[in-house]
Amino acid sequence: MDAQIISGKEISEQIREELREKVAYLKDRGITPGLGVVLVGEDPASKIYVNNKIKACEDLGLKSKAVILPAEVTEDELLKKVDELNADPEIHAFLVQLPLPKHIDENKVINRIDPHKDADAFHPFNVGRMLIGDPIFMPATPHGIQEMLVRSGNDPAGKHVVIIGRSNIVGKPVAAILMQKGKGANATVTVCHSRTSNLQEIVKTGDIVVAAIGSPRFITKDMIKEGAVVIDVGTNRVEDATAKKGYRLVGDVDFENVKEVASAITPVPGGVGPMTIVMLMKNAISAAYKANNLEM
Ligand SMILES: Nc1nc(=O)c2c([nH]1)NC[C@@H]1CN(c3ccc(C(=O)N[C@@H](CCC(=O)O)C(=O)O)cc3)C=[N+]21
Ligand SMILES: [Mg+2]
Repeated sequence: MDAQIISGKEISEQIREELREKVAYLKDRGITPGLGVVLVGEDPASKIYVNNKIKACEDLGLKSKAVILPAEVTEDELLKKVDELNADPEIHAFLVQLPLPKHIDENKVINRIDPHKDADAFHPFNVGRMLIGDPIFMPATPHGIQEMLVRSGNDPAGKHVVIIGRSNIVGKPVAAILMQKGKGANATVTVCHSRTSNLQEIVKTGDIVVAAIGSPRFITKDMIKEGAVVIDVGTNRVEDATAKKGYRLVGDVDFENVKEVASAITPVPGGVGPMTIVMLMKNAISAAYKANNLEM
């Protein structure tokens, strides 16, 4: 039997409806939550993501501020923009889209963001708060994955979650969040990566598999245990002459074949991507609540 398709599009729309009430509550008090988005350079994928974030702000009635800088911008100039956003009372939270050009030190930029305005929760202060289970903000993609699991009836409690990928923005925080004591967590977590021996065998023991490798269709049917839940974090653009834009978006999972053995699976597009956007909106709204000493 084919797997349940976990629609990030539908679940994210449900969360958007919940967030509308949170925004209305603020607007009744004369507060408009504001999100800043800094984009450096012309990477076409980054532009799409940034546009999706701005559109989501418009849809929810948030003020958005896009700061677009040329690829040649100096690190000092970028840090100055970060300082300006830190000081801007209308911007409750903001992010600097990654990756940044090579001549800019990403860690230096992330460290400059006011942790209370850190929409991505990438600042070491927020990474630490998340790790000890006392977060101010949750990182959007990992938090979106947790919401998808819970809201689709696939609670990770007691399950073996196998994560492939150890990045600071997906693999590591997904592991931290799902192993946490508490609702929507309590999983047993294994993290695999490019240096893992017997990767195939380990993945096959996963009740829940989170693929965050960055390699198109890396996870194949033979690697997945019958009945496993598969979360695909990949957004790989592959050339496709028959597609309108000349490329197609494919995940890290061989979706068409894996769905024959999985009990549930997320699609790409329409899976983790829209969840990332909506959890980011949640962070911006929650920042506006906190800045005004209100309980969300
Ligand atoms: N500071 C920072 N924060 C991020 O949150 C961040 C980042 N840098 N760098 C890149 C990754 C990637 N990411 C995505 C956001 C939305 C979609 C998304 O909307 N995807 C749609 C389709 C988009 C398309 O058509 O290309 C979907 O999957 O349905 C995907 C990926 C955020 N990231
Ligand atoms: Mg990785």
